[in-house]
Amino acid sequence: MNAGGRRRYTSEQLLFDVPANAATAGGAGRWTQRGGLRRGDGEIFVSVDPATPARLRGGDAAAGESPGQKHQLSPGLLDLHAFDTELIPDFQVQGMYDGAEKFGYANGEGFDDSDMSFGTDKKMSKSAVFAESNYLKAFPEKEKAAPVAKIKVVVRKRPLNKKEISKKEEDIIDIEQNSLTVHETKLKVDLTEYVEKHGFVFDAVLDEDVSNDEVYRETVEPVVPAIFNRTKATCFAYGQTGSGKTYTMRPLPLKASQDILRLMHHTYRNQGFQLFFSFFEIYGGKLYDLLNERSKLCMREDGKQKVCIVGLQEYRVSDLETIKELIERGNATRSTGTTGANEESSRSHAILQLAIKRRVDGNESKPPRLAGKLSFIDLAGSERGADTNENDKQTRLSYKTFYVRNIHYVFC
Ligand SMILES: Nc1ncnc2c1ncn2[C@@H]1O[C@H](COP(=O)(O)OP(=O)(O)OP(=O)(O)O)[C@@H](O)[C@H]1O
Repeated sequence: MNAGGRRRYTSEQLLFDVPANAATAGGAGRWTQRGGLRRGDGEIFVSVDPATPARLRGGDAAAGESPGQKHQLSPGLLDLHAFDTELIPDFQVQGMYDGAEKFGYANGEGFDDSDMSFGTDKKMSKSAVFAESNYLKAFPEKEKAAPVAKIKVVVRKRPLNKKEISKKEEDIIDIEQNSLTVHETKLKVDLTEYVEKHGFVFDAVLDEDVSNDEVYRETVEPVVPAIFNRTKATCFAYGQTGSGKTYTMRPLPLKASQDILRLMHHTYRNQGFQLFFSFFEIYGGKLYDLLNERSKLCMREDGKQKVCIVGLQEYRVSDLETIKELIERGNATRSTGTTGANEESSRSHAILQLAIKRRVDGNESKPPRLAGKLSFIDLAGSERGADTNENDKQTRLSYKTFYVRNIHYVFC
């Protein structure tokens, strides 16, 4: 880690070996405890398997890697390579505000999810609580044809919590537009203190006073229109236990659903789009359906190397109130525990999926085909040994990274 230098982690640099719109990265470099920081070495890495990180394609100069050096992602349970994922086009989103024929579904060119082994669709008919007029609210101009980056890395800083304030810990992170500076206190050999500054640049950096609405606008909102156009997008948060991942992720699916429903009922009205909802967790290496009494699921790979989640219940949804209920039900079922840094710590990885499907030629007898998908992943908290207490032992995950305690990353 270059003291005083700035490292930029942007969509440009994060074009690593993870399929479009699904990526993880995180970590922090060589922090020393001071205020909100923890002591320990660390590195920026990109990995879907936290225990076996792969570095950024951009290379780590400190580790003697060249920028072009390619890094392998180790296969893991959440190996997103295995998903058949379309790239979000860098160019203008095609088909937005165009007629249905532009999608090519009539010619059978749409996403084919026929080999995705989801469970039986369960219709949950509920009277819509949100008036049609709400859906018909015009979408902002910027959503009509906004170019969307393949990967966007956003950092959110949370305020110091009561415990940190009571211990008179200092806030050592300064934020300026899309960059942040960490002030690391070090000791010279004669034991006098000095401060080393570490600068980092991201696609966006959100300060502690930023609302969840603003987080949504910065991260998920721009990709919502693209999922109507053969795109699978993933948003997830990554960071140390207690850094605010769940706080950040929880409101996003409902906000996205609201926009999706609005698009379905307005822009794509009468075009046969349907919204499906599913929610499962990965806990201790096993999969559980959070909407079906935590029944055990199997993740399998089919002959085309596509990942199938066998037995996962998908619910067709058409109103926000139902989606809200499903989200609450899933969250309530999710495995939690207590860590030294967070009383209610997520102990599992939770994956919430909003799938857009469409009937081919309006044919009711054929199952609808996948048009696009938006996934939200709230990763389980990771902690240093020092953050682990007795309660953690059953549940803790073996992450080998170190973090600034009150910042985390959101990827979209
Ligand atoms: N931006 C924020 N503003 C105010 N409070 C926050 C913010 N972020 C997090 N918090 C609070 O900090 C605590 C820890 O947050 P949260 O549970 O989201 O962390 P986490 O990263 O998901 O932890 P874990 O990985 O252990 O599940 C919660 O009480 C939450 O309300």
